[in-house]
Amino acid sequence: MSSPEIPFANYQYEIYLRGSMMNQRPRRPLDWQRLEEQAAATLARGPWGYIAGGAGRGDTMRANQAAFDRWALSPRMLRDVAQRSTARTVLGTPLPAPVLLAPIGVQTLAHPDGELATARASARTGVPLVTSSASSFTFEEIAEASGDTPRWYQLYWPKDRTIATSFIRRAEAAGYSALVVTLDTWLLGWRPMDLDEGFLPFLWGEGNVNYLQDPAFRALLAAPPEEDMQAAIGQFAFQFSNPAVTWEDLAFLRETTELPIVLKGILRADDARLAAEHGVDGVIVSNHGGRQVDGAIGALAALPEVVDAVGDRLEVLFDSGIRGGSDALKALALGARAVLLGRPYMWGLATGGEDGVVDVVRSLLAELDLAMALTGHRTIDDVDRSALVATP
Ligand SMILES: Cc1cc2nc3c(=O)[nH]c(=O)nc-3n(C[C@H](O)[C@H](O)[C@H](O)COP(=O)(O)O)c2cc1C
Ligand SMILES: O=C(O)C(=O)c1ccccc1
Repeated sequence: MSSPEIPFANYQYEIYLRGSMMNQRPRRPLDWQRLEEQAAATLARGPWGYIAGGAGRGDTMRANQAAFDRWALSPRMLRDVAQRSTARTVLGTPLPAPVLLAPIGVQTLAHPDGELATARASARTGVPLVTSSASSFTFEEIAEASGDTPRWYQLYWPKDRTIATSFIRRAEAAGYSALVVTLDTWLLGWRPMDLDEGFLPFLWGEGNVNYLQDPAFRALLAAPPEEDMQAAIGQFAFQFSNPAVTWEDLAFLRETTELPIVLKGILRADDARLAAEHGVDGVIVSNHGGRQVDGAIGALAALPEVVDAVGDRLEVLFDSGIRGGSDALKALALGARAVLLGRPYMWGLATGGEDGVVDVVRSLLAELDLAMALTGHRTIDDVDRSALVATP
């Protein structure tokens, strides 16, 4: 088990103590709504719209929030919660809490230190990050910065299999311990905020570094990127995604790596069963934070049926809409093995770099510990659907 620099239980008392004894207030709002407002004020229009924005009219983003409102926690009393633990093993990796940082590309949009800051925050908190294929630093550099904390790698499956294999080998060599394959973003969703700004951050400059120095990618180019950048970028844009992939192609990944494989973007029981039949180790119930299909089901609304269909065969993780400890607890109560935090840590990054991400992560873990305790649970494994009631 990685040991976090800072224990998160009693975090709130540390904050009160510092405030009352030393007159030191937190440097940034701990309320995520206000943190988001501060990030909005910090970031330029293009990056803000890209990170905050959703697809279409934003219906799916709203559905993600509404899905949490349909469940309420139903606290139990007098259950001795003096000794507690939020620890849980996820895909064979012991973690301080069932929480990871969701793969988010091109993080230099939020802060110049980008993924390196996030990775250092991961090292300090023991909460793993999932490094995106479209990272603004190479996944080797990010691995290095994340220290001893476990880390996972997210693959945007390229067209050319030699590049896919090269990425997977690089991830294995850099110590990534699971392969997350994103299924919902072969094509970018219709994102009006980005379209209004003409903002596509990952073509020139950001998000392509993993390609430009990859030996398998370079072998496909007539001239190296240093000599013909335009052609290299064209090839990157062509290679980046492969919308023709089907379930049959998963055999290639299964044969290519021993790492646990997690499919990200599952929203239905039948797809979850197909995932199980194709020998993957986990799925992430997710609608990509409402950035892909507007009008799609709120992610939490899809979680119970996926857990019922495959929960005994593989690990079901969850993201899209987690905005605090109670949200995490609700998803865990519905059977998620772990949850991934998305946009909120980008608000920490935008407003405070590495420290900002640490603050957001510590807050989430502290709030989760409290929500667990105050609803009458000593461990995450004690939490099940009996912790919830449907709201009228
Ligand atoms: C700015 C941004 C970039 C993202 N980039 C990736 C990515 O590179 N790969 C990926 O699988 N998901 C990506 N996602 C989706 C997240 O992993 C996650 O599914 C989503 O943020 C969850 O929704 P939430 O942030 O509203 O909780 C991105 C999300 C955002 C906001
Ligand atoms: O913007 C996104 O949601 C995303 O997943 C992505 C896609 C391509 C490059 C970087 C991030």
